[in-house]
Formats: sequence, structure tokens, C-alpha cells
Amino acid sequence: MTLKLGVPSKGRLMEKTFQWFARRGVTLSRAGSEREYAGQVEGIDGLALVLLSAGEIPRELAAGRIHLGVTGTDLVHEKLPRWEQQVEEIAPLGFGQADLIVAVPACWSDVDTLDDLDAAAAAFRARHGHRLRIATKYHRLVRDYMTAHGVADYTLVDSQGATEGTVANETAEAIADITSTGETLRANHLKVLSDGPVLRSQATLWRSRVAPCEGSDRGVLRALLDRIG
Ligand SMILES: Nc1ncnc2c1ncn2[C@@H]1O[C@H](COP(=O)(O)OP(=O)(O)OP(=O)(O)O)[C@@H](O)[C@H]1O
Ligand SMILES: O=P(O)(O)OC[C@H]1O[C@H](OP(=O)(O)OP(=O)(O)O)[C@H](O)[C@@H]1O
Repeated sequence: MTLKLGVPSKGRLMEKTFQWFARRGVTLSRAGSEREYAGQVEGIDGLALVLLSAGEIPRELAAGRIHLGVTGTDLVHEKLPRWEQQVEEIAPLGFGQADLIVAVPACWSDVDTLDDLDAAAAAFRARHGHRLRIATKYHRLVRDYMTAHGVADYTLVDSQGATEGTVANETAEAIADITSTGETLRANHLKVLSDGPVLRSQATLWRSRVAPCEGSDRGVLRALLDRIG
């Protein structure tokens, strides 16, 4: 057996993950061309690199198909119910920081908090005959957050990308999405509610609690944890 490490297959998370491991003497790289999703590892024997979509890494960890994985806190908390039972957080990696926030049109001058949104949602329903729509890909996290804050008069609409555009496109009245610099929100004339984020996220190294790790794999895991500790 080999110990499998899942890393996002593209973009900022992949590059920064490669740099983070390289600083600890573990060289991760793509095996072939830019488009080939096979990986190579130098510096630790018995460790294999698997390049995957960031969004699929939580599920692969929970299924035990990879032993270790790098992905955002947001994706683990969203995709894995009772995530603590399925994965263990090994180390926050210090990049990929972003907040999951709720935002409304900047021109809604009387809506700055979730309480305001609750009142606006009731008025919206009375006026339009349907619930205020919040576009997001973070269904579980947003539902739990709204419930915890007593907001019920809304409906979630699924948006898997370009979520900030849904308000201008009139497919939603509000959004819940990841923000880092805030530029995308500003460009789309949206403002963040002031109650605080649904979740603060960053790229994190996780260990599967279910992936079988016996014999030589245990030694490989120990060697890797020593190296990164
Ligand atoms: N602007 C940003 N700044 C920092 N981190 C971000 C930003 N946008 C997204 N992220 C983080 O990057 C991770 C991957 O994001 P996302 O779900 O958008 O994946 P993706 O790039 O679309 O990849 P895939 O579709 O292959 O899963 C998430 O943990 C997310 O929090
Ligand atoms: O606050 P900012 O620095 O502007 O970053 C926020 C944007 O970054 C992410 O999108 P990404 O680039 O991953 O594309 P996506 O919309 O397809 O998810 C996120 O979904 C926001 O749209």
C-alpha cells in the first residue's frame, strides 16, 4: 500500500500547497503536462500524490480513498456532516484565507444585520408572494447559520460559481459566498451584513479517520507528520 495525499489539482491552492510542502522538504509536482492529473512526490518514500478537485477532497477523505488531503475549512464543514467524526485537522496552512459571508444589495439602506434581513424577508414575501432568495453553494452552512440567528423566511437557490452575479441577474436577492479582498462584492454592488461571517476558512491539511493505515503506511504517516510538525 501507499499513503495517499490529495491536493487540489489547479489554481492558487495547488501552487501554495506545493510551496508549503517544499518548505518542509517534501517536493510535490505534476507527473506530466499541465493537463495530466497524476502527481509525483520526492522526499518521503511511500507517499503518493493524488490531484483532485478541491470540492471533492472532503468526500474522498470521508470515503477513506485518500489518507490525507488539503482543502479549505469551508468545503470540509459544508460537505461532511459531523466532520469531526470523519476527518482530523492536522495543520492550518496559513493561506487560502477567506470568509463565508452573507451579502445584500448595497442600495438596501435599511438592511445591515441579520435582524434587518429577517424583517426585509417578511416584507418581501408579503409584497412578492414568494420568499427572498439567497444564492449559495454552501447550503448546509448557510441553513444552520440562519437557523441559529432565527431567520426563517428565505429560500436557498443553488449557485456553483459567479454567485455575486445572481443579484444583478435577478435570480436571487441576496448571496452567501466566500470573500477575500471584497473586490468581487464591490464590483457587483453588494455589501456584507455586519453580524460576522458564517465561517472563517483557510486551506488546511486533514487526515481521514477511516482510511486504513496499517503496516508500512503507519511509518510513512509518522515520517510525514515529523517532517511537517
Ligand atoms: N478569493 C479567494 N481567496 C482565498 N481563498 C479562496 C477564494 N475563493 C475560494 N477560496 C478557497 O479555495 C478553496 C477552493 O475553492 P473553490 O470551491 O472555488 O474551488 P475551485 O477553485 O472552484 O475548484 P474545484 O471546482 O476544482 O473544486 C475553498 O476552500 C475556498 O474557500
Ligand atoms: O473577495 P475576492 O477577493 O473578490 O474573492 C471572492 C471571489 O473568489 C471566489 O471565486 P473564484 O475566483 O474561486 O471563482 P468562482 O466564482 O467560480 O468560485 C469566490 O467565489 C468569490 O467570487
